[in-house]
Amino acid sequence: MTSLEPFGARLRRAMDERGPLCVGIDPHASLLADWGLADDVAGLERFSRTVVEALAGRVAVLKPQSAFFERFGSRGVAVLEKSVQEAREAGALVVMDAKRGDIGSTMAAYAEAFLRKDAPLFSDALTVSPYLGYGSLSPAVKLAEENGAGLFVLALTSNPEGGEVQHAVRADGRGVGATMLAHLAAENAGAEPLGSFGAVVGATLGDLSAYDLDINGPLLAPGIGAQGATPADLPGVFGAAVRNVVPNVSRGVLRHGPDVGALRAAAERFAEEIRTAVAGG
Ligand SMILES: O=C(O)c1cc(=O)[nH]c(=O)n1[C@@H]1O[C@H](COP(=O)(O)O)[C@@H](O)[C@H]1O
Repeated sequence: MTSLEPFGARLRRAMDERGPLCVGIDPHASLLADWGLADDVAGLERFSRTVVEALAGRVAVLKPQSAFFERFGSRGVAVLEKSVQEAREAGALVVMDAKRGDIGSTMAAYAEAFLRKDAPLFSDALTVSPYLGYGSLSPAVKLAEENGAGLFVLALTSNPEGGEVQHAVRADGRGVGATMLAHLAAENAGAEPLGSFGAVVGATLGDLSAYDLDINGPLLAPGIGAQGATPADLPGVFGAAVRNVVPNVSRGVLRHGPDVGALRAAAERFAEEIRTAVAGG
């Protein structure tokens, strides 16, 4: 099997060619209803296929949220597998949003599930939680490196509750979220044009100038649209690191379905606002 170019290099190129927007595939029950679909596997499949058809040839990244597929058991996971494969074939990079995190020996199995090139759910990158300790992720780092894949590590999440963990200060005076960013900067040191080990940093968080976001890796920024942040907020939140930001919008785009043209138009509006904000930032 031919090995893939490192994820960071593939992502940089996709961002340059298509713009940095990541659209989430989040088939909420309420969205299925809004689209006139039943809350069942057939509805899930139609929803996911429509998003892939509308956007996989256009946006840099699609991010399926695994929970919405797992909700339907093995048949939902089969839909997820198919969606990942179709999205990748159509040219999008796929970030699997499964937020895995466990002791190292179990983490190795999660990594096998998503990051080994011949796994049914192989994805270009996986979201992971470092809150069992950053070092517990090392089997995933290793497997990602071997397979040209990447990780997005939860550092400073978009939800208001995240602060009680991520803003906590360690005995040595360093913040917990800042510690995760420092681990990622070390992981990505020397990688060109961009490292493969990204951080998740919410677009909702306001001024982050107290944090060193210069990790030489991508910054996945959820929170735009339904959670209240806008593309215009990006330069203020990310400062100079805005050039490495992959802004995620899920419901803000998906609520425009099921019409393929309307989904494309919504994604294009966000993409244009992001271009304007980043160029001025
Ligand atoms: O890792 C993520 O993608 C993520 C991290 C985070 O801090 N906040 C966050 O909202 N997300 C995900 O990003 C998506 C945001 O969806 P919308 O609020 O609908 O745009 C959801 O799939 C969340 O699970």
